[in-house]
Amino acid sequence: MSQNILEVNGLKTYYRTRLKENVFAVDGVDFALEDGKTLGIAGESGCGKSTLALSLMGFYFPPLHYGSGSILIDGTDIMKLTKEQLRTQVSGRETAYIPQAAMNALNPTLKIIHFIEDIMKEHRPELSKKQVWDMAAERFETLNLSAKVLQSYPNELSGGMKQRTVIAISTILNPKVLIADEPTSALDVTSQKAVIKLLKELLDKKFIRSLVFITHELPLLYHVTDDIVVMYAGEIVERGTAHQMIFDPIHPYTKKLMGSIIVPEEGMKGHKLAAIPGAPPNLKNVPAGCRFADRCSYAADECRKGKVESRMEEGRMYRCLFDPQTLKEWYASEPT
Ligand SMILES: Nc1ncnc2c1ncn2[C@@H]1O[C@H](COP(=O)(O)OP(=O)(O)OP(=O)(O)O)[C@@H](O)[C@H]1O
Repeated sequence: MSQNILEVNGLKTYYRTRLKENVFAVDGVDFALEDGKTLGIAGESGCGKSTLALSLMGFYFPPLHYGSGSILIDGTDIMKLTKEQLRTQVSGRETAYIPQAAMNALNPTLKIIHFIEDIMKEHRPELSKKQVWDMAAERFETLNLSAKVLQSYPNELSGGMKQRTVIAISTILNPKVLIADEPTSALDVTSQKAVIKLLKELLDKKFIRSLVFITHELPLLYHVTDDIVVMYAGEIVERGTAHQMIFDPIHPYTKKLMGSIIVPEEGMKGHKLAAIPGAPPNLKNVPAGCRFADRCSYAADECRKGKVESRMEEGRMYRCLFDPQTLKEWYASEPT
């Protein structure tokens, strides 16, 4: 049996606002990622994807707070480590995190090699400047990013090249898990493809072992990840293989998310552009029952009565009171 490289159990994290209100952005999340596999996390804006990504790194700075639950990286619960252990032993080595818009956060006054030197000073202090350069040049060439990039300033690079550079820098220590938050958003289609190709190369060349790819565009994940979880209002509402989630969704929210495709993809003809009416609930005060009920065409009174627990169906997890067969019959009877 393959071992889980990442395992998250009952994770709850929240923001404490200046008005002393709590925003329950990650509210009891469980999932596992097998060694060598890739996982997509999809959902609309505000569903808690970025907070989950940040939480997985184990760093909590106000206003974000840890509530409860465990995060196991290759069997070690990182929530039991000190901040110093997280910084020196986990961050960059075990897990690497590329936040949204990371490419715009590079200090424009520093050459690219400087960012790699900084990482090596912390993690490989025994290496000389020349050794760091050689190592970085070899890595960049292997990834089809010219070594010349190392001598460039961030603003001399195109958006797509900057993003690929950020990914190459973040993975220089060969982390076990790379967590990339919207790594292709704000890029043109050609640059998006180049970023996805780079991520696949990192996996193929074993520079990373597993990938967590976060996006609000569910269909994009079909080309990138083995499995997908869909988040809604701080919870995972469905989990399955990429193929199941995209072509055979169970949860009405996953179904709606597929109907809100922006760019029709090959093999997915027939889906129309349609925003999901309404908005996710306020995470300061989530509804007692199904969090999607107010936007769900199939919601019944019982959906609003109490917490909807997750259920399993042939290895797939979903969080809905209705059984998959009934839901699929309803979907089939809807006009396309
Ligand atoms: N610093 C903060 N303080 C208080 N609430 C926050 C803070 N950052 C995010 N939130 C809230 O936490 C919830 C989850 O936000 P999060 O950014 O994780 O969602 P998301 O799915 O990643 O959306 P997006 O793709 O737009 O970033 C939202 O209700 C958001 O308003």
